[in-house]
Amino acid sequence: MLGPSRTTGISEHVHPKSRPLTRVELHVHLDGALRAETIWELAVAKKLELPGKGTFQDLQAYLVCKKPEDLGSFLSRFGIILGSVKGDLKALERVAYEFVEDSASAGIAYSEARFCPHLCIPDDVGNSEETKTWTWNVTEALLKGLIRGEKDFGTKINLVATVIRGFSTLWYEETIELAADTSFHQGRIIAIDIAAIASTADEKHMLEKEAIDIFDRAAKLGIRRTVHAGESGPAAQVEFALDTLHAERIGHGYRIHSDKKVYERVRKNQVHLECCPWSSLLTGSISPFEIPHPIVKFFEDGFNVSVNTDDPTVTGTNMDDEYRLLRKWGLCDAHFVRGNFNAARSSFLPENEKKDLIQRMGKAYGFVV
Ligand SMILES: O=c1[nH]cnc2c1ncn2[C@@H]1O[C@H](CO)[C@@H](O)[C@H]1O
Repeated sequence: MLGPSRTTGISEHVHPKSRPLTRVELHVHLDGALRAETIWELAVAKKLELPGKGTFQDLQAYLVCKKPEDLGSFLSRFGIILGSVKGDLKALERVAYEFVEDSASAGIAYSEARFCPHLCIPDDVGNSEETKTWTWNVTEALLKGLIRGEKDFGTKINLVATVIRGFSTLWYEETIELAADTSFHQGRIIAIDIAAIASTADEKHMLEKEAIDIFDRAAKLGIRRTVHAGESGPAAQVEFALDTLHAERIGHGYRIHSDKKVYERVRKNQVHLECCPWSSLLTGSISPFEIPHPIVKFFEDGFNVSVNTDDPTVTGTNMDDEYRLLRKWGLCDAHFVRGNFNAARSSFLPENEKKDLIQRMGKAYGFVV
């Protein structure tokens, strides 16, 4: 509550200097986590076409999804979001820096944030030489912001380079090359992923040969892999991700709840599920009338599962809101602590850094070890 309490007159407005960094987030899209204020400022400066009457309130109302839609329409907001930063290296550095600040104020110690390099380059970039230079440049700008943010706020963020279902082979290959260029990114691109844009929301695009080839190559090169599956598509897509795309973690995965065999396989093998409560409802992946929600079942049945925000700009939530929703569904602090340690041990950090992270989290929680 802001300001003095009406009943006691005692101020209830708390100003913690810094929040203990006890949380780990493995499924958040950096471009889905821009502040509405920043998008507004950038869009106005660039004279981009704005929704409604062009006011900040209209923009915010447009960006935040308020009731269940489908994945395609949920993702349609990314047009304006990305339009505000595309090809603008200063803006990309800025939003990465702000993302670290927001993560730190949500108590995040470590996060693996997704971005699609090719969605961050200008629309009119033509030949492949230019594309490549641009993708490296936009990545460098994001890394600058993340590293500066880490120094100021203490939260470490690595990147997951995401390819988009339905994109060209050339763009897939450039993403792998970028991820493999460790001397450039200094280990900061920690994995690859496959996600969607509004027009490729249907997971059947993962079956395309280009997508299969790129994950094959990643596995051979030792590049770590997480895959969006079982969100808009059925449980079979999760099996496909595990068997054919060599997925080590699954983004979302809720729909395994409708297939006993896949459900049991994921549980038994402790495949990490990166779950996003609000997003699961707003993308229409799970009906609000589905009780218990699969995420609750995952926690109850001993899955290796974590809690994530996915796209705070579009869901209008932060990690506290996600926990609030889960509490309404019957989960409690012990589940959230478990989720954070699940995320830490399932992160793609090198073993020594992972051990260090787990120890720091333990201390931040106040565990005596
Ligand atoms: O929930 C989701 N499912 C699939 N794709 C998504 C989701 N949220 C965001 N993106 C896509 O991932 C890209 C890189 O971050 C975003 O630009 C968006 O198109």
